Amino acid sequence: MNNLERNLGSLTTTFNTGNEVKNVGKDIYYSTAKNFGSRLSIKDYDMLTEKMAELGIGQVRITLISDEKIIVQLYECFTCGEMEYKGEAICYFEGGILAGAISNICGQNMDAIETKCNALGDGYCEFELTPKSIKPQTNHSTAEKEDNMVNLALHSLKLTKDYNKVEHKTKNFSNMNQRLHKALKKAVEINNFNKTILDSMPNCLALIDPNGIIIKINKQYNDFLNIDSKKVENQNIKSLGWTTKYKEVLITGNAAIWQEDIEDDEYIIFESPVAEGNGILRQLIPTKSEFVKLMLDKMTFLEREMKYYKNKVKEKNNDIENIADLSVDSDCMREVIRYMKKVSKTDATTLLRGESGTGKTLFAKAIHNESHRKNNPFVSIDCTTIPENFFEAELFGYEAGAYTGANKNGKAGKLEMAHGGTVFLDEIGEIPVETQSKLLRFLQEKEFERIGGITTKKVDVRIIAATNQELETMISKGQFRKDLYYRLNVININLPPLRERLEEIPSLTNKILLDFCREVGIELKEIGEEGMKELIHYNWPGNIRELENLVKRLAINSEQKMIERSDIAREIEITTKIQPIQALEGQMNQSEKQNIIDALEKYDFNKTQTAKGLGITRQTLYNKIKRFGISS
Ligand SMILES: Nc1ncnc2c1ncn2[C@@H]1O[C@H](COP(=O)(O)OP(=O)(O)OP(=O)(O)O)[C@@H](O)[C@H]1O
Repeated sequence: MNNLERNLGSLTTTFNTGNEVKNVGKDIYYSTAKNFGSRLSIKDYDMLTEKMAELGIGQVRITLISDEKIIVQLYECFTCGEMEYKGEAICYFEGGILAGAISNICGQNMDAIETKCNALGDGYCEFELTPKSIKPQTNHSTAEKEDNMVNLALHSLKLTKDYNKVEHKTKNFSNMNQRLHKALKKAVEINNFNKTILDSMPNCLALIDPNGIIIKINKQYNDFLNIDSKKVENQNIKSLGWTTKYKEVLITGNAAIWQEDIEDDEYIIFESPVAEGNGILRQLIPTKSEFVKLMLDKMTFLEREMKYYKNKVKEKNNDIENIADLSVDSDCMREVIRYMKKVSKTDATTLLRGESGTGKTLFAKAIHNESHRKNNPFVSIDCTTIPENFFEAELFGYEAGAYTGANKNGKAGKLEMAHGGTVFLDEIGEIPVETQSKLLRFLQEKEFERIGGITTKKVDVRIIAATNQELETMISKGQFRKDLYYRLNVININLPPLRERLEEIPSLTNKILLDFCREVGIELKEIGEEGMKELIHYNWPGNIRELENLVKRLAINSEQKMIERSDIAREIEITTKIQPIQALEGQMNQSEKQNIIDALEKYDFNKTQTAKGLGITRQTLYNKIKRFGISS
């Protein structure tokens, strides 16, 4: 390795370490470059300018040539041209090259001092060259010989620098690439996440774009269709022959739901707008699914609620009977009416007892209408229609935020709604034991708190309760509170079954017939003495409600004005044929009761699991437990 090659090696190392000038002894660096400069065979200042530009060392401008000094400015300096402020002049390499080259031009040894530098924030470099006492050691012959090598070396340096620049840009580019890569990775992750969510949904799901193109289907849909999803994705939904309402959904912004039979099975199809109306989510749900079961449970609940409010509206619209309007035509009922009239003048809690259909609801309204409360509400609560968990809220109301799903403003209960009036608790035996305590406190103190509330409310309400159950038996089984029973039983009115007041049948029948024919707008029908005899011979297990139904059927079915005894006999026969069915129903009830007991034992009396095992809701299970008097 000759000297030149060694020098080249040291320079290359310098540049390969990223212009870290401080890593090289400044003097060595300067003198090496001066050696180079002297070997460039530069003869005059024009050639100097040309060569420096050609080699990429910088654009030279000579600003002063005098005997004492030469001042050279260097723009786009190789070392510091793209450097930011460093606080010191660092272009020893350029200074050295210039010193070597200008020493040759002047024929005397010159040295360069850098007076301005980009690294000092000057915007260009400036070198002051002054003669040195010792003559430079030049060996022109060697220099000329190695001239090409020097040029080549400097070209290599330039290339190295250019390469570094490109590499820098490439680095930037690769950083950008990395960022892009990361973003893509994230997008893939999000996509996978969305896919996982879609796939983990129990229903068949498809995403459809506003042009009806299926963008994606989830695994369930894929399995359901049993074909490769690629055959469906990117296809127009209609071209696949699927019924869809996506256009309608997009236009209205409302979800569409309908039922469809697909290969002998029933499905619910639910299409709803997603992504601010930029797409549609289509769901295919088998009607036998758990989801639909839950919906149906909810619907049953809503139906009950609807029935309750319908009854309320009906109550409001009906001409409410006064005691005087009641049709009674028996000594026992006349006695009841006399007592009721007295009772209606008081605020005493009243318990109406009697078989189903004996007129308990009708009499409760009559008591209210006869009382000083008649211009205030009569609020009727059919305790058989209220789900167990809702009783307390229904009666006493709840405050805002009392429980999840509750009205956010809270809600007044029926007791508050009935302030000044009467609350009729039909089938009081159905009230859950926990609610019984709160009702008892209300009966004793006339005050209560809403669920989640701290303010005690006082309302002026009269309670009339009714039951066809043996409350005494329920008490002995721990299903009904004894103290509540005594509180309710302040006044006890017993409505005898129709079979114990058969003498009332003619007047009741005529009233029902007259009212019904008028109501439905048909010719007024009559039942003669013979017909009445037929009615009196029957024992009426369904009481007045059964009589009412039978009379209405006769009025519709009978073609003549006079309803014949034979017509009645036939109708009763049909009714009595139902009796064995009722007996059978009893047997069925017995086996159902046994089933429930077995299931409860199997699931260790865990209601949730028992209900699941039986395929019924917890509420239904609770109702059945109560109905069959199963102790659990
Ligand atoms: N004295 C009466 N005169 C006319 N209709 C009556 C009389 N008593 C009862 N009814 C009618 O019989 C039907 C059943 O009456 P109501 O609903 O009051 O019985 P209930 O004992 O409350 O029955 P349930 O225990 O099943 O609720 C009603 O349509 C009612 O109008």
